[in-house]
Amino acid sequence: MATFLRFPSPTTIPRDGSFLSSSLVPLQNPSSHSFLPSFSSIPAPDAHRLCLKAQAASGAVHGHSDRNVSDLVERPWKTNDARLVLEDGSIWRAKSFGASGTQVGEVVFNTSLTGYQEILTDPSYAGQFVLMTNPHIGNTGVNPDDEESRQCFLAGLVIRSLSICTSNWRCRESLGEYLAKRNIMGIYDVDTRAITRRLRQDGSLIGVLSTEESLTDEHLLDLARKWKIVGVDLITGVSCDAPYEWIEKTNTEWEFNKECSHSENFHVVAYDFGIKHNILRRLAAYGCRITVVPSTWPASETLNLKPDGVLFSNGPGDPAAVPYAVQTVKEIIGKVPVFGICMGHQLIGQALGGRTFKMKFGHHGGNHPVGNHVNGRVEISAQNHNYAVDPASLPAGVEVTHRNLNDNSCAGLACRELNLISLQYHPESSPGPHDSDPAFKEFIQLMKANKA
Ligand SMILES: NC(=O)CC[C@H](N)C(=O)O
Repeated sequence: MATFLRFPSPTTIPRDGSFLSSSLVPLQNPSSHSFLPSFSSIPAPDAHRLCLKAQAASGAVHGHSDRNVSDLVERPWKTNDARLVLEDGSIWRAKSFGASGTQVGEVVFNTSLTGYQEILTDPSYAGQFVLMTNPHIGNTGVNPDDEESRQCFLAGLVIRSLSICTSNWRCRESLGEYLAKRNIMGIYDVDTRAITRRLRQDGSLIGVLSTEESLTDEHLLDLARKWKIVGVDLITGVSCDAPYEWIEKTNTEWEFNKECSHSENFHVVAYDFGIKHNILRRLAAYGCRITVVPSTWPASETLNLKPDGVLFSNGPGDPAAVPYAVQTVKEIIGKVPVFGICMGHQLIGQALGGRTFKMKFGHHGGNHPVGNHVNGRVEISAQNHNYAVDPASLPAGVEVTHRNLNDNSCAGLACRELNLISLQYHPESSPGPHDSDPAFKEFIQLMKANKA
């Protein structure tokens, strides 16, 4: 006779708030069965505060248990001790790793098969929970070389299966230890496919991740529904505080592009809106001397440095929420060659008079096909963005040079007159395929032609 396994499905709280009088909703805290708290008794959260509360795990996780088993003796295996409550009212029970506490963020899914450490340290994920669609994560551990920034800025990590061991010659630490030290929450043993299908159907959703048993489902749902990411400046929280020089280039052992010329020596000012280190390493590999400046660095100061070119980096959040950065871009374009990557591309789009908009669930992964209309080739690219430039809003003279072949959205711009190129995706590819690396060479050529 067949044996049926029961998989946990999410419990759901209706959007209309009818749970206040409903007895259908299972309560989080078994000891408070008789009354659901009313909203009036819940303190209003600060809608723009990213981190509600998260402290490194104390290690004593076994005692936190599934509902209905909290009175049992400690188990030798880990039981569900975390909840992910989405703004659509679904509640996903899971096991925690890394830090514990309560954290709110926007859930996005990433389709990269490898490179979780580069993803964890990509500052563009600030304010977001990254759900990895690849079910098996953690098997290569973490190492000192794959960091893309000084810390993890994302809100948390959601995975299907956490590897029980690590096996890689570069591994120095397990993923769980790494996240705990960096105060980042993670959950595993959750149905990531079901959540991804929900995100694809309904679009990105705000969620709250919590290991705190004392907080009710309704309270967490309320937090999710009140929190906003659109219209919030997230760049300020991730940019550097003061200018600095960057010298490290791609390690010769890892250099994949023999065409890199170290003979040129162009000075590039790189705006740090949340810059990934590999952008800097690739520019250095192409022979650039780089001054990295904070997001608020005045355009006049940049122009005083007489750079050969300016790079506008990737960065988190809504490009329409940072008008000061758009203004800086406006004051620089046309004066020196510029290259924009992701957020930088979106800011350039706005500075040219265009509009950016929020996509349904964005592009996050290492396997997005892009049509390069300049050379007629297809590049498999690394992507991470939720916003895009509306090509119809751009003025004459601005060319859409690249399109995402999954949805035909704008993936690259150029304005020959202004010596400007930009990409919506990640030519630095960390992680990701290296197909788009020649974009750095194109920038070098713009600077070369301009100098000549
Ligand atoms: N990687 C990035 O620069 C992301 C840009 C922007 N924050 C977006 O989500 O679209």
